[in-house]
Amino acid sequence: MTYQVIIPAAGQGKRMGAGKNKLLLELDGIPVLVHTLKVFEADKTCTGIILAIHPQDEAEFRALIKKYRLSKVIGLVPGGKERQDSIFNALKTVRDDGIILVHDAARPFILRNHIHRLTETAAQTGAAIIGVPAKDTMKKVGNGVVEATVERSSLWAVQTPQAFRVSLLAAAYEKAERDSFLGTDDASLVERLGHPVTMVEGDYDNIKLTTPEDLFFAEAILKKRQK
Ligand SMILES: Nc1ccn([C@@H]2O[C@H](COP(=O)(O)OP(=O)(O)OP(=O)(O)O)[C@@H](O)[C@H]2O)c(=O)n1
Ligand SMILES: C[C@](O)(CO)[C@H](O)COP(=O)(O)O
Repeated sequence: MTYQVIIPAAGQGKRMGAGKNKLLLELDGIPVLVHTLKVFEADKTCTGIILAIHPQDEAEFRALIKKYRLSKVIGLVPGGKERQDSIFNALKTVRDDGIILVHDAARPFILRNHIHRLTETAAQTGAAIIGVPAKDTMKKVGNGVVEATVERSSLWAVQTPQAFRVSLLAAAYEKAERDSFLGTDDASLVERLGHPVTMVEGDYDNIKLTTPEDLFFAEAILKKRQK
């Protein structure tokens, strides 16, 4: 199943605190952004990458695309204030009604076989996301006090990519804009249309580089994969 992918890369990396976009930090001598783009560049079923970027990063990102010969990057669009705004800007440039993936540039460890399971599922159901079952005991807390122990067996930690039929995701984004709804992932917008979203089990290595300690985990994952 072929697909296009939107990669939001227009964040500031405030929680990483690197003084620049965290996607320019290097893992094994290669910027995080390039690690992520290379996964899709190498995937024969990926037909195009649309990158949402912050204007201040444009020159550096364009230079990386050239240096690493990332020929599948077919569009660079300006990012917005929130992740959701960046993705909406990119989505507006997609013309055909095939399968579209949304994948955080800050998740460089996505595996190709998981992408394929996701796109196959989305082709059948319209919407599929990747995630992993919660490992810890989960509690609901209010004002620092435990209100309830939440049944863990039904809880999953959600990652990207998330895959959708283009027309479905476009309808979800348009409704979110009309309702001024801001979600923390793309599926939450589709859920608001009442469309079922299928969960595909991924793996715990597909971390998002968010805070400085994630860089240590990332080095460890890279080493494990190089063995
Ligand atoms: N306005 C924004 C905000 C985020 N992102 C992207 O969305 C992904 C997930 O966001 P997150 O990890 O929160 O990244 P940042 O926004 O950069 O981090 P922070 O919230 O710490 O500033 C990242 O690839 C980031 O570049 C984006 O394209 N546009
Ligand atoms: C979409 C996401 O990757 C799901 O885990 C994540 O929610 C995006 O960024 P956040 O700012 O850390 O919520």
